[in-house]
Amino acid sequence: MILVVDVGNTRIKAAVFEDATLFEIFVFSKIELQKNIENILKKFEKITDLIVSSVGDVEKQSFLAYNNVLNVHFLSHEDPFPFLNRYATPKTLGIDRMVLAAGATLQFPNQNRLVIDAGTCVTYDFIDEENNYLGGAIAPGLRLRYEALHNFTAKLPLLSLESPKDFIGTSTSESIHSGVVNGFVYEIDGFIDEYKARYSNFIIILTGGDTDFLAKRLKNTIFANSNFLLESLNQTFQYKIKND
Ligand SMILES: Nc1ncnc2c1ncn2[C@@H]1O[C@H](COP(=O)(O)OP(=O)(O)O)[C@@H](O)[C@H]1O
Ligand SMILES: CC(C)(COP(=O)(O)O)[C@@H](O)C(=O)NCCC(=O)O
Ligand SMILES: [K+]
Repeated sequence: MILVVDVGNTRIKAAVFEDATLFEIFVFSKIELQKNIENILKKFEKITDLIVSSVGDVEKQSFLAYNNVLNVHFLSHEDPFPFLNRYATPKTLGIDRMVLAAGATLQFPNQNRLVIDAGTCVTYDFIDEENNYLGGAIAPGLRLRYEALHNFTAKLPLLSLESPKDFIGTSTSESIHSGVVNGFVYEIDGFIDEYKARYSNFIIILTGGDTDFLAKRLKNTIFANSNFLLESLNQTFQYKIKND
């Protein structure tokens, strides 16, 4: 049994797997890390390995503290991945994006794949049918857009996510909701259309904290799975065991 942990820039997500079976998911903040890991280890005594993918600012030591009871693995660019990395700066590619690309490559063989992860940032990752990882895009995520409007202006309030009534915002609040939510949805659909114009035969996977909110608003057909990164972490680790 293994525990996989995804440290993002907003939250930490963790999941317990045995082979391909997912037992439970846990979502918590950085300050709750220790308490959560300890509870998970108590609940699942068969866990032998802890696999960490981190793009956040959690100290490695927070995980290495469990080295005496578990095998602790930090996924890195040096690990084996099932695609050819064509990124011009492979060492600066986010490890979360590499794990997503690995999951897409393994789960959806012989086709073009676009992974959209709507988290703190929205990231786009494209792997072609010959398993070349080409790259994608990074843009501010949904919550970040609300925060940026508030933090970098004098007059705009900080609002929480809400569905806009119309694309014409008739008040400050409605204008912000329209700009953030409609803008985000148009942007994602716009990107998908660009990929579709250039490639055929491909699958689109949507994941990240805003998956459910976005899935029903996009005009394009996508495969929505908010657990895709956790599942991909499990698959990346299984792949590493076989190919190291
Ligand atoms: N309870 C929550 N706390 C924070 N963000 C949330 C929550 N529920 C949904 N979200 C949405 O999830 C996004 C962050 O996604 P997440 O996948 O957790 O990010 P990351 O992987 O970068 O830590 C935000 O844009 C926010 O709108
Ligand atoms: C783009 C990211 C900040 C996304 O982080 P997230 O939204 O998942 O918290 C992360 O993948 C990262 O730090 N990437 C490094 C730059 C790159 O991928 O090229
Ligand atoms: K992301």
